[in-house]
Amino acid sequence: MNSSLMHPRNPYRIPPDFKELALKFPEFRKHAKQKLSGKIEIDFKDAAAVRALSTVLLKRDFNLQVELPPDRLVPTLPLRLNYLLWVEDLLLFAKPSTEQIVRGIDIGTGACCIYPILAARMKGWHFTATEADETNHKCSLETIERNCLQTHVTIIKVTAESMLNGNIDTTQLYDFTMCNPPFFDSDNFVPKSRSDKRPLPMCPKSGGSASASEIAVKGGEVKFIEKLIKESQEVKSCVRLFTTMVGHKSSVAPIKALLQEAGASSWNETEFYQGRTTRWGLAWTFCDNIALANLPQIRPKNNGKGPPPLTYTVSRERWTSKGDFTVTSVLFKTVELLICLKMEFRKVKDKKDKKAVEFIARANTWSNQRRKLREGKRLLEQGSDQPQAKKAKIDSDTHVQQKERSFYLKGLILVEETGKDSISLQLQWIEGGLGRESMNQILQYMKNNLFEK
Ligand SMILES: C[S@@+](CC[C@H](N)C(=O)[O-])C[C@H]1O[C@@H](n2cnc3c(N)ncnc32)[C@H](O)[C@@H]1O
Repeated sequence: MNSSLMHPRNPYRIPPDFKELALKFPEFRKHAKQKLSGKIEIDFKDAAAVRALSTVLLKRDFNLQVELPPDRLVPTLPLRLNYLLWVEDLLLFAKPSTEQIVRGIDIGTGACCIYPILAARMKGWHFTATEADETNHKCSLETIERNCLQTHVTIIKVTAESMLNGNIDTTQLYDFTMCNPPFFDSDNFVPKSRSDKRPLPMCPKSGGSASASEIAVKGGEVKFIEKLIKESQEVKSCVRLFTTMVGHKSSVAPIKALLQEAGASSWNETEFYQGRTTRWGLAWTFCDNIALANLPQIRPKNNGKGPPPLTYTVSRERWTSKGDFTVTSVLFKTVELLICLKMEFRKVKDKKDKKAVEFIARANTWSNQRRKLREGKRLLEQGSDQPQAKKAKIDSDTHVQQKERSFYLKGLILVEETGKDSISLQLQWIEGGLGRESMNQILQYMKNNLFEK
């Protein structure tokens, strides 16, 4: 799974640690299996396991309580976030409307109105969400109540024949619409199994438990989106941007032709990568002052691989005076140094010979770092007799996402045993700051201080 191709702000670029989830959540533990290598995995073809994963991640990372019905599509979070973050990029590019509140429309919101709840929690956006399926409508209403999001999200029951027309308040100005349409053509789609263990054919990545009407429609996604484009023309005066996800690459060209025909003033396309699944995103507008074609592609550079990490090798010989030569002690010292720089942490890997933490800097604290280091050390030493490193709360439960809106730099530190007498320290840039240059500065700071008492 190549998670580095995800949107740069997608928190699941660093995959969740299944062992940690299994230890913390019994409802997830029952689906976790240990491989011979010791690695904890789940069966992604088992809808119940995928459902448990989405549910616990929503709880742990977004403080969202969700109950997904067994016979409905399971929303996987990496893809949903890739789409939402792209919409956010579009809004930044298109400049916000004069209104203070961001207002979106989600067409076909599904069983837990996944886009509205994530966007309301993460960004404070307001949503009108439509749903044609009775069960999904009811479950989405319950989700909103359970999470007290009534001020931000309104769910409305609509007919499967309508897209926008008649469903939205046309006296209101909306910033965008979203839609994850049924991808398949119902004429060529015969669901064979609805059991949790035997996923539907042709749709293994849906988590396998979707109802036919959620994922298939007459004429397939191109027909569905054609209707959406037609109706977008009719409400163009009250919506600035229209967007949709597309499930098949072959649908992108015919849909773009339809946009041209409909007189859209500009449009843009992107790809959403998550694991082994690729989806596409299309955005269009009828506003002449938004040139979507000029939107820069916000994708990880270097074919998604990002810049290579910076590596520094710590030798047993140099470490002698510092006690145990273990991955744990090198990581603790590293974290202690980063605490002096007022960084925040999230543990992402925790094996005996390999440990990693993601760090977030809210500001550039490493320029003039010699002076700051002295101050930081003094602060750390005040009022506690615990070893400094133990105070480093490498807390995997930190709701990093909730604070994510204002950060200066994000990176990853990987500490790994590379031989009997060597441990490597790798610094990977994720986002922000001066890119690799910031990582260079931080590594230099570590080299200067790692061996100090
Ligand atoms: C592929 S599912 C997407 C669900 C959810 N948005 C997600 O991403 O997980 C499509 C949803 O659209 C609903 N739907 C189909 N036609 C619709 C229409 N015309 N208006 C509103 N909802 C519709 C289906 O019932 C289904 O819940």
